[in-house]
Amino acid sequence: MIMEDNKPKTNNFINTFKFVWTYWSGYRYAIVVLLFLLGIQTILQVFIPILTGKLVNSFTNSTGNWIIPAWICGTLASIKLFSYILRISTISLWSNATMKVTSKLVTEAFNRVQHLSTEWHINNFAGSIIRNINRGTWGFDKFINTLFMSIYPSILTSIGLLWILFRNGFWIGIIGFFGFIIFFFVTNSLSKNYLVPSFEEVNQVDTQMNGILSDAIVCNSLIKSFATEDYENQKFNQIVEQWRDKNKKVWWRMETFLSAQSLLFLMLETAIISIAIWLWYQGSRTAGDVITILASFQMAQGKMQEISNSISNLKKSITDLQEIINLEHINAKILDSESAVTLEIKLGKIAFKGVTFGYTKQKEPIYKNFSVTIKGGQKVALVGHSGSGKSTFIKLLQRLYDVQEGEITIDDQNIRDITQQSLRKAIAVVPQDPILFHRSIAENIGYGKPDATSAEIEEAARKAYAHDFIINLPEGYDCQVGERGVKLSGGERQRIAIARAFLADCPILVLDEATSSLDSVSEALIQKALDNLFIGRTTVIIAHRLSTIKAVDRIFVFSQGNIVEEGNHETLVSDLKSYYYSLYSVQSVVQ
Ligand SMILES: Nc1ncnc2c1ncn2[C@@H]1O[C@H](COP(=O)(O)OP(=O)(O)OP(=O)(O)O)[C@@H](O)[C@H]1O
Repeated sequence: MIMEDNKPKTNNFINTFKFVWTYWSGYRYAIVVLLFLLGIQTILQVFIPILTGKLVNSFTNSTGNWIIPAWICGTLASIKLFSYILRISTISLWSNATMKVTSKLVTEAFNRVQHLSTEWHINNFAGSIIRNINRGTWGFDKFINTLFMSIYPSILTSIGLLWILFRNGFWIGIIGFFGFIIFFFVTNSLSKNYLVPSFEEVNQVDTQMNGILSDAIVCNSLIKSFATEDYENQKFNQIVEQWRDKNKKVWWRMETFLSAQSLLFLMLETAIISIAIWLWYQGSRTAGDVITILASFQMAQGKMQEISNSISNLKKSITDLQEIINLEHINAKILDSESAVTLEIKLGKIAFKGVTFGYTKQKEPIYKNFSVTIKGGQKVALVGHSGSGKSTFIKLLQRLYDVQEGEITIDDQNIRDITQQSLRKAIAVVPQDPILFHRSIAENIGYGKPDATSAEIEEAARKAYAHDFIINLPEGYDCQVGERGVKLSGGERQRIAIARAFLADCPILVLDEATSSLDSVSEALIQKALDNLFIGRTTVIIAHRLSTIKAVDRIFVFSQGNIVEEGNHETLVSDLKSYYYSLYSVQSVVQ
């Protein structure tokens, strides 16, 4: 069953917290210890303005007595030192847990992306996917750090400081309290309605920009061959301009936001200082009390600023996390049924029974009520003009897409009822343009059999006539092949893929123009090796060059998703009116 649900979900704080908590819930104890340590630091901090006020009073009240000021200074220094030690312990505990949790997030996102459908991968830029995962990882880190390491201690400290303000005068406390409430309200609503939309716009353009960037880098050889560097630069510049404009908007909005905050603080500060000075003038407060009020307010102002910045960071991290959370909701997966079992192959018989299939957004299905049976061990070829549905046949057989009607069976087992892993492990595919990992040649050949020994890898390479070219490479089997195998020629890549298929030793073999990049001498040699490989396996060959399939048992001629002709080479070519004959004669003339 393929389920597509790509509607982006809007992420608010609750959704994001729930998501983040699924990763953090295993670290409850670490969080409790962290909150406790931060609590102690906070309480210690609240004493600083009180002690500062007492210090001033000790200077003004007792002349010549140095013991009290020295005690207060010593206590202040000890508080700061102890807070510092606590902070170091907290950070080391926290960073340890954060790294573990973040690694889990990245690993799971990677795993999820790998299991999303072929269709989803086709419809998304690789660069954009990578960017979204990276951004989500930063957002994840930022979200939890902001919440626990910044907002929590700042709120605790602010409460403590408000308490000091109240102790020093009811009206001072009231102004501080309501001032901070107004400050939060304004900050939050500005942040939500003014900053966040611009963060989202930047992220959207940023994702697009990375998609275009990676597309251009991957297709660099194409750009070079058409000398279209300027065109690509222009295209990229357009998106960079959008990105710049959006970032400028964010910068401008941030500035306005900060200015609004500063203005509010200025008004609050003026009110509180005025009351404090008035109380001192009335003689109801000492100079030390005024200093305590001012220091508490200054400190509280710093904390408020921190909370407000943290709220913006929190909103930004919620935006950054959006795509990685959405990844969880995208059900673009072909799922194993709950009762799926391992495929058991005895003969390797393949049957398409009344299959109807069309790609998403295709007006007409390619296959309509399509049926065909390939006997176990048979060697068949699919031919037909481009776009007639040959590769789709293979994709359906591998269950990269689910059929809309009908069923596909292997040895009478519906492929929907067996595990995808066992299905795909039973089919070795040698594609026309094999994809290799940027790893060593040995690793690439051994990919089909992870526990293969060096001797087995070499034997497979020999069978695929790849050994000779491999040992001539600078590092032989250890040679790195470059991204997607770019350091090898097309023919060399094909031979590596054939060696991989030899090693995988699957009961079903699919060759998609697997020798098209080889010269005729290599092709003739490999053909012999392939003939050995075919023995005892059901083999499906997609071929454009009909000369390569003369020896197959059956040939299916495809046209618009239908098999319009069927037979072996001799019978098909003997019918002078057949489509196959026309294809064959055109190719014979050309050759
Ligand atoms: N992922 C896809 N999404 C939408 N349409 C697709 C997709 N893949 C293939 N098609 C369309 O389906 C039709 C059959 O494609 P298919 O690749 O099976 O043809 P083919 O016979 O293998 O062609 P060729 O010989 O050129 O490889 C084509 O019209 C193609 O454009």
